[in-house]
Amino acid sequence: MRVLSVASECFPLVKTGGLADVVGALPAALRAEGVAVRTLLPGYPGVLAKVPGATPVHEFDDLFGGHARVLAAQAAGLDLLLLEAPHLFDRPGGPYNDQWGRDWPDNPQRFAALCWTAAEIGRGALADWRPDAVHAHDWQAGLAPAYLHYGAQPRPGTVFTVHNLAFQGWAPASLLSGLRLPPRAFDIDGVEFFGGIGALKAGLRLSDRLTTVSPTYAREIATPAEGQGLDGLLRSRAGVLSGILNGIDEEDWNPAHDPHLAAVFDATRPEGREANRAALRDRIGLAARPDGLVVGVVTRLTGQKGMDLLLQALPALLSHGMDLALLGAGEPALEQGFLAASAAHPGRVAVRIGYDEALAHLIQGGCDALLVPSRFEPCGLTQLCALRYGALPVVARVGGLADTVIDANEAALAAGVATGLQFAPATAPALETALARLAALWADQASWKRSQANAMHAPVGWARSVKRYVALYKDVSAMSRTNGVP
Ligand SMILES: Nc1ncnc2c1ncn2[C@@H]1O[C@H](COP(=O)(O)OP(=O)(O)O[C@H]2O[C@H](CO)[C@@H](O)[C@H](O)[C@H]2O)[C@@H](O)[C@H]1O
Repeated sequence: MRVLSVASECFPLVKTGGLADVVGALPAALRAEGVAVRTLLPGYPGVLAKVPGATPVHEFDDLFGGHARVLAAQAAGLDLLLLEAPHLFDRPGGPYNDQWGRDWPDNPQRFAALCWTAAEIGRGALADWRPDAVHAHDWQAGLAPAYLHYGAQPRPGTVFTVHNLAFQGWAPASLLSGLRLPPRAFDIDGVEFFGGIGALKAGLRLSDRLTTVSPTYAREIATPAEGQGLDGLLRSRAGVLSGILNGIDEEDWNPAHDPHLAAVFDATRPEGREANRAALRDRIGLAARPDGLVVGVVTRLTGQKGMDLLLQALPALLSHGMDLALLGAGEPALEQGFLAASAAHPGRVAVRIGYDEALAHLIQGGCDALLVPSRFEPCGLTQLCALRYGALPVVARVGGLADTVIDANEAALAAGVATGLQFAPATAPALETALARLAALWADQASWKRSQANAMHAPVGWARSVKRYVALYKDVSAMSRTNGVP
């Protein structure tokens, strides 16, 4: 089985969030099941610099306004195809925006070019490799199934995964022919979305199978409250939509040999966490308080992640004698809010603005509880890392957070199965109540230690999910061989 995975980011080459982690980790898990994945990414300068010696395997004279090549390379255990298109990708800034955070105005063309390339490869553009299935991730890859649907048949099967329904890749209708979409595509059963072109909508409407990254999120997005205008479409496609939980890379995230920790540990030797807590306090600027509980946060600072709720609940957190260690970057108002809180509570609230992989590991290994108060969360990866590292996750009961953390309620404690705390709704008062419950659990060290041990044994890898992807690939590749179109 050969699969072309198409995405705008992939760890460790380029990452702005959890999409990269999943796109980067899934191929290795699939390899063990006999699936050969090639990952098609934009050739951003930072990516090309990390893979010297890539070989050209395909060329376009004119790909949305300029010459382009597909380069093949192996790096970080991944079999890569990189779209080198200098007119679209050779520029400073991030994958989606310039140095000042403004979206690139030609993002529709940039990611359409990625999708067009995926469709060409899907139809056999490479001399020696043709995929049985194309797996497209998020809106940036959403037009790949559309180009395959409207183009020459036969075609490979298509799977589309939504990592976040909030990012929709909308473009004005005037771009239709410029994006090489046929007039008939501008239809409610095609790419049309609120009078324009919806790349996410296209992926959801025109792929053979749809997945999202947890069963609860799959149900939530089929409701008007959480469907972001796409719930009707998702309900109509309920028969082909499934929720498959993400995993984490259990090698990268292994407290038994994590080079970023001050002391390694595992479920049989959790004492190593003490040294990590002390190292974390020292590194991030919390006062040395051997008995104080440290609450950790590693996140993008956005409304999705409920970080404004944490700012509101901060007095309650401090009143329970807890300290906060936060690593994040994102919306300027939230960054400033946390920096102000840190200045107001030196030694109790420590804030690092920025992206820091090493510190993220130390927070997971050194904090006692990891807070994830998201308003919505398709899956969430940081709570999975926290479970593995024995930091009890305190999570809003939404999406994948609901599916991966067992709340320490009376029944779960009595049964000895709790792994963290859940709260609902995602509001500041409910978060304050959760923090009070956290303080009570901390005071009951026997229950705490039991829950921590459960957390460290909880399944967080890809084993439970990878077989479901394999089954989907088999379904869609059989479909493409027999009738060509869905
Ligand atoms: N400042 C920082 N420094 C270092 N590391 C940082 C960091 N901020 C975030 N990270 C890391 O980035 C990743 C974030 O992944 P998440 O799944 O938690 O959220 P995200 O919303 O980006 O992903 C979306 O896609 C993923 C993948 O499907 C879904 O799990 C999720 O619900 C969905 O919103 C984690 O690996 C985390 O450690």
